[in-house]
Amino acid sequence: MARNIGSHYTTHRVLGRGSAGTVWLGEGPEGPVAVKVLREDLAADPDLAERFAHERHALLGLEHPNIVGVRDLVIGGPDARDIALVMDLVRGPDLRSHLERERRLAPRDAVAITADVAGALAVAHAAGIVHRDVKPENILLDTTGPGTRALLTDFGVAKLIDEPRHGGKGGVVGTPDYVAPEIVEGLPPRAAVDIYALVTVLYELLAGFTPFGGGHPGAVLRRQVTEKAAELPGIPGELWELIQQCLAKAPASRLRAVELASRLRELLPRLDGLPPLDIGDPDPGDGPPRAAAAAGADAAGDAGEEASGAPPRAAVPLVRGAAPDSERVTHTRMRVPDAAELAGGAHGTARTIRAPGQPRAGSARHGAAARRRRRLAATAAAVVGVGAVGGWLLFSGGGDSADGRAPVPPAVVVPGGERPDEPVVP
Ligand SMILES: Nc1ncnc2c1ncn2[C@@H]1O[C@H](COP(=O)(O)OP(=O)(O)OP(=O)(O)O)[C@@H](O)[C@H]1O
Repeated sequence: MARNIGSHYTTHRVLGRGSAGTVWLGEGPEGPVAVKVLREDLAADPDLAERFAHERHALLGLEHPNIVGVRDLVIGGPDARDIALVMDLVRGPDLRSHLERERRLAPRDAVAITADVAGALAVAHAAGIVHRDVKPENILLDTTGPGTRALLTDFGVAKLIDEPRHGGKGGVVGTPDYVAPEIVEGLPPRAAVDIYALVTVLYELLAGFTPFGGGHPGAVLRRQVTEKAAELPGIPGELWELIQQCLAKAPASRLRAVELASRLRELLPRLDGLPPLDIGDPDPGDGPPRAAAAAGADAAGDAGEEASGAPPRAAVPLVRGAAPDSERVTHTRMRVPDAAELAGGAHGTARTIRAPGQPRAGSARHGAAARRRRRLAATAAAVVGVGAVGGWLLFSGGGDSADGRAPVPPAVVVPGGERPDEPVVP
């Protein structure tokens, strides 16, 4: 049933749901639009409406062919409780769905998508905006033109919503597989966190799994800080060098977005015709074919879940009561671990890669059958390691910082004085 949003827009049917609300196909004065209507319980928070209004300029100001433009912000509605973002309608799937269908992308396609998003980040960073939640779910693919165009969406929205719920106190906010190590260590998020997340996405597009994912979110965060990404068999040397540089633990060692975009574009012609990397397929019956990593990491993670009584890998909603479309871990909020906590436990649990011809080890992220097998295979050492991580996790709904550290606030425009490509979040 059609519904009015403000006086200019009508929504018709649901395009999808995220943790913060529902995205509708809508109609505005200039044609079709996508309308993200925030969940009622979020919109009921008067502070939130104020913060959205305050960030209106930043939300509406970004214009780039690889950014999903926010056209309008509607606060009000019939019962004065709607908050809706009116966006450009993107005709095509999000990158997560595309990857789930394809398993792995050919290097050229993966690099072209990443270059598009790096171009979007270059513009945002130059405007002093850090995205802070770059992941396949937030990259939409416009498939209507001659080639696929990737567009980055959701600038700063998750952080605007998440911050106040916790009274301004915070910790790690983000999606564990893509969270840069400096965030886990409690440093303020600068532009380099987006580079880290984006190149994690690139790795995932090539491999079918993220470099440090698998198992309990706490184990994933620990690997972000302590582990080195495993080289992908058959990856062109120049591409691997670039990935390594952008996954550097030290943010200053990573490329800036504008450099990353141009280096990736330079690589494109040399990747023409290369097939997806031959890294192996999941065992039959593993559920959606996504990845083929060796069992080590997941066995460790799942064993830790079981032994520590921690929740299994599943959606960790941004806010209580969220009902996203998928069961992927999305937003997680947790206390920043202290140095001693980071130093101990789960080393050596990062995925090892199965080279072509080696026996299959199981799917990285999906499939109850595979999870059960990995649990049986888990080692006692992994139980101890990952179990230690669970202690410092605090999930949504109760995430105030236990150690009283400074909050991790939302992305905002920097008033000036910083390097243009390295905005800070004050
Ligand atoms: N501008 C848009 N045009 C077309 N479809 C969109 C647009 N924005 C979002 N969608 C679709 O709506 C769905 C939900 O998007 P939303 O941004 O709410 O959630 P998400 O990013 O998948 O998850 P989360 O918010 O939990 O991180 C996605 O499947 C996406 O493909």
